[in-house]
Amino acid sequence: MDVDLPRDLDPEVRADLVAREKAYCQGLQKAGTWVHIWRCVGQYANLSVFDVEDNEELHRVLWNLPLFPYMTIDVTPLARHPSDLAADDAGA
Ligand SMILES: O=C(O)C[C@H]1C=CC(=O)O1
Repeated sequence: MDVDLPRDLDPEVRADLVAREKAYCQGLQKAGTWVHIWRCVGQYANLSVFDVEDNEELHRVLWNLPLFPYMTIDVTPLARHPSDLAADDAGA
């Protein structure tokens, strides 16, 4: 997710958006939906991993991001790799 907030955005609007984004993100982390979030170094961007049932759920999660109107999002579907030790644990 790349974030591009307008430079002339009212500071109060910006602070409110960022606070709502953080609360939304942390709520989904607690629910187990937003599994990882990493800052891309030197960029106002993050790399995130979601655990969702299907594309519709992911779309809903992303669409409802408070910062969604200011984001460019690339989605890469991931599957468990058969050589992953965790896959052995799961008996896969
Ligand atoms: O800071 C960001 O990368 C944008 C956004 C995604 C989650 C969150 O709390 O902020």
